[in-house]
Amino acid sequence: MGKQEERNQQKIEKKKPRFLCLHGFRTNGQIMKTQIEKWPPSVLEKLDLVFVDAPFPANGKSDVEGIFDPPYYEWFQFNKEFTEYTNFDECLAYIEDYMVEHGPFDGLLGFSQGAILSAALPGLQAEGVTLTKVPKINFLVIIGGAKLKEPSLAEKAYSCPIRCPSLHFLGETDFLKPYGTELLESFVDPVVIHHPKGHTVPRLDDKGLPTMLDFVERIQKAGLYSRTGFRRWCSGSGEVRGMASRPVSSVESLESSDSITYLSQREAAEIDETLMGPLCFSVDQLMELAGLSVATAIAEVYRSSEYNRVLAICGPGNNGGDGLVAARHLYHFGYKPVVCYPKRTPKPLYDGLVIQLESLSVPFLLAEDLPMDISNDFDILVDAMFGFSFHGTPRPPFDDLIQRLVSLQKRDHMRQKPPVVISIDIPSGWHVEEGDINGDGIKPDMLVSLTAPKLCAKRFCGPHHFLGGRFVPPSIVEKFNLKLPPYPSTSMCVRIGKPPQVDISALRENYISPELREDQVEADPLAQFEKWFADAVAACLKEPNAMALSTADKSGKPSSRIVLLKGVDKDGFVWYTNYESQKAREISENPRASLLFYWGGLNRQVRVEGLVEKVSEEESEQYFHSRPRGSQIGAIVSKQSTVIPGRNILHLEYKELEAKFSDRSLIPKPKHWGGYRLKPEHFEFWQGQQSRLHDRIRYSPEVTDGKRVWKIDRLAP
Ligand SMILES: NC(=O)C1=CN([C@@H]2O[C@H](COP(=O)(O)OP(=O)(O)OC[C@H]3O[C@@H](n4cnc5c(N)ncnc54)[C@H](O)[C@@H]3O)[C@@H](O)[C@H]2O)[C@H](O)CC1
Ligand SMILES: [K+]
Repeated sequence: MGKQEERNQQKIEKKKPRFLCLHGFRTNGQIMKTQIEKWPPSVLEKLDLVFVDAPFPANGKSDVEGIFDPPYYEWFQFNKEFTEYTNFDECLAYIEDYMVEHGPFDGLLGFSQGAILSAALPGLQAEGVTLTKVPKINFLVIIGGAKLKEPSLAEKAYSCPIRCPSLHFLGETDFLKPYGTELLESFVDPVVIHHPKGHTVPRLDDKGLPTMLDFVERIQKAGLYSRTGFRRWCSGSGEVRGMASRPVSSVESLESSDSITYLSQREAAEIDETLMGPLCFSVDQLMELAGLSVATAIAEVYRSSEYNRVLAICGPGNNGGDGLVAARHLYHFGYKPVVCYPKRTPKPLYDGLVIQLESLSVPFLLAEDLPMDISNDFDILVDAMFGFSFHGTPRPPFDDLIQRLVSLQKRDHMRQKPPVVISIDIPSGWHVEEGDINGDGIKPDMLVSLTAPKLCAKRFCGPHHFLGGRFVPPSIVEKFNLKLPPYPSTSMCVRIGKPPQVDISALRENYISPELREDQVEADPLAQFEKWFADAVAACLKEPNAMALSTADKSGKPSSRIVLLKGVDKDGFVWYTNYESQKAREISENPRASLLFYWGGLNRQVRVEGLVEKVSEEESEQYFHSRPRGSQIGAIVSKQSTVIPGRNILHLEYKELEAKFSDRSLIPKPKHWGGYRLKPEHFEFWQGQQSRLHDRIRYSPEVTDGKRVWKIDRLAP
């Protein structure tokens, strides 16, 4: 073994994996510490243990009263069956904040309720439910644990096998033993220490101690390759680089490395040179597209109605230029940008970008004029300080600006929503290839990689990773052997990370719509419908004529489906279908039906209710022959709503008929195909407004002075 290797080996021997220790229900961190400290020094000296109190004061009697002194705390509350929890989200947020503030941690060590949490957290973290701002949990010690039973949490926590090394204590007389045993099934290769005691933190006996020491040795070795291992157990940039150049597969990324190419700093610069050299792109062009991609990615995730105040912090190079361009587009998208651009580059390109922003009255702030606490003044912070040409450590004033972003994210945000941080191409201050080497850099919520992600993006743990810069021609893809995802439709950006978990109950829109007053709407609901329909067409909404048709059979059993409106006039709303379908059968039994148009892009819906009748055979005939021949054949082939053995049968019949009518002869309309017309009796126009105070305008028929007129009412939302 050479001298250097020997030194490394010594370092390996000295390193201590750092565990966050979560105590049991209605106890506290100090109590757990007292119990764990009964373990022999041969174990304790190899571990760095941090004990934290749970967030909620005990909401009832503690089992350790009279044995250990109060105060007592609990992590969350639960029902008798342990299937419903209170304060669970708050508990997760509390743990995450603690780990951000006091971390990084390599593993979790939990007892009882703390063990239940510890065992669930790796799965919840992998699913993006929590701990998105901290490194991956690498090791677990579970004492008297069990599974969470709340179904949606359990699904996320245990649906994938938990691969991190784990040590489980099972007590012979512990009431939780059957549940702790069941928990083992969720782990790949769990190590188990059986002890004769009950629900307690046991001492380590002759059998348990060697198992424990083996486990500690195993995780010490594994720690050398772990994400936190880079930070805690190595010092000096040379060594860190050495470590990082080990196969990247040892550092797990949230994204699959096979599906996308990550660029080294040199490759990124080479691509840039090829674009601007042989391919004759100007930097202005690329910057405009890059900045536009960033603005569209931001708008896709953070709506201007909720996240309006933007601060773009721009650096001296092209990354800063991307920030200036993004700020301009965000302005046009309805955001209120402010720019901090402390080291201006005296080149016409940058001067122009500044003038364009000034012409929009976008304020420029000096770094020293930024408020000390930027969290109150902004909803979005765009980090456009450094891109792929960054090296070394940030120099003033960027060191301080980066630090502000870091400390902002470390603060206690239990009470106030913090601004989100969006990094362009590289989280500023991160090593372009190795990422956040010391673990104390910024942790953006969103990263917009440009052209292709750089190697450091593998370490990005935030919830939103996008790719922008839709300008890479096939020749560059080929030359650099790039694997890039396709961009959807005409979009300037594409999400590349795992989509974040969505809490359905928290999905809500704060609508902003024009005024809709009962004294201003059309007297005739059909005219009002035509006006709104024209708005939907003008807004380029997809299929504005799509409507949900609800029918009911004679017993009143309802059913709904989307059909396409094919005509509307004073006689009613027309659509075509198969007269042998379920809806046709229901209409024949019960002619009452309801139509619903939903134009989400305009925050509008229209309900139309009335009686349905068939249109004339002649009208159906005429419409049938106006349709593309493929649709005409399709209508013959489909015996709508009947069970068929497979899709293939449709193709076979279609091919047969296509051949039969290949001479362009008239395709006869099948007897069972035709139109329906709904004659409206009631209309309701709905428009979303702020704070759920939506508009609802109803039209119902009434007879006044012997004349049939429409009565207009406003309904409560
Ligand atoms: N092809 C593309 O993908 C495109 C990317 N774009 C963006 O351009 C940047 C790369 O731009 P570049 O000007 O080469 O570099 P930077 O923005 O990273 O800034 C370099 C700048 O910063 C100074 N600097 C370097 N290190 C430090 C330090 N430690 N402290 C202080 N200052 C430092 C250096 O002197 C330069 O002045 C890429 O990431 C994309 O964002 C294009 O806009 C479009 C094409
Ligand atoms: K950046």
